Amino acid sequence: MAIVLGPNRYGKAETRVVRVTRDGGLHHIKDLNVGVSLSGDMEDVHLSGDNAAVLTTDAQKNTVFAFARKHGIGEIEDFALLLARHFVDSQPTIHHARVEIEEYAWDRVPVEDGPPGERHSFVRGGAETRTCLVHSDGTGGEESVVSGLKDLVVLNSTGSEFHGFIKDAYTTLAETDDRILATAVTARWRHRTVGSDWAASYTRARKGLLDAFAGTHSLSLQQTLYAMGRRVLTDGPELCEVRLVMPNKHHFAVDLSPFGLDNPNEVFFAADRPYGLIEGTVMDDVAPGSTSAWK
Ligand SMILES: O=c1[nH]c(=O)c2[nH]c(=O)[nH]c2[nH]1
Repeated sequence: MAIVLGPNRYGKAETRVVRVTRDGGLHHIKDLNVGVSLSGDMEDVHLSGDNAAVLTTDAQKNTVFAFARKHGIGEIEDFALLLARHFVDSQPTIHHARVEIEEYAWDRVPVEDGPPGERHSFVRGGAETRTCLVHSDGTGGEESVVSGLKDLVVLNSTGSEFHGFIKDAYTTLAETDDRILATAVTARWRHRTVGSDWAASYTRARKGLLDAFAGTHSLSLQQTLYAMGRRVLTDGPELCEVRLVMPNKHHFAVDLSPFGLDNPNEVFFAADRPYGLIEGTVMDDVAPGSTSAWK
């Protein structure tokens, strides 16, 4: 038996970059969390500590800031592709780059007074975060783009049932034909090519998730998950696979009978843990295979 170096990668995690673009007194901001992870000829650094092939994680972080200045930040998928291609194209020892970005939304504070044209106040927008994950073997090489969102918190106050499940010796859950269904959606969708209209695709996918969540009379969160993934794919021909992670944020009707009160599904205890965790993939059955896109 021999012991050998297995798969490895390294990089700078969670570079927080905020880019202000000034259009006179009208400012725009992009607020990102960027993770870079590189792989290539890294045997020597692991086996003997020879760092000759290593592009420092410090330089990777600096590149994120320098590119934000030089190129600006548009759609996060474009910024991720720009960085990923740069690392592979510029360094002969780096063969693969993985760039992951989270984007935090800021809305403008509506201003009623103050000088006209001056707009530089923001309030953190919707709780959800837009995400992307890019893999690149360099310009002209294999590439993949997965876009998505996380922490999209949604609730249906009716239109959800859950019954007909296994009743074993440990089952105590009562069947219900009317419950609250609530979840915090993490969704990621894989693009067929690296050439989608990222902004339009994101808007469509997010709308598809919300429409399907609201429009599905749910017999289980699993059924709702499938409906949501399916909607994203039917509305987004540029996409071929959707992965969803949806915690079941349980809401239990409180027993108010000790207080002489009924509770016709009006007062709930919102439990935070434990929670059911429902995960699933919805894909088109002729999708070009790519498990590496998700790594
Ligand atoms: O939609 C649900 N799916 C489950 O698998 C499950 N299990 C459970 O206890 N409650 C629920 N709800």
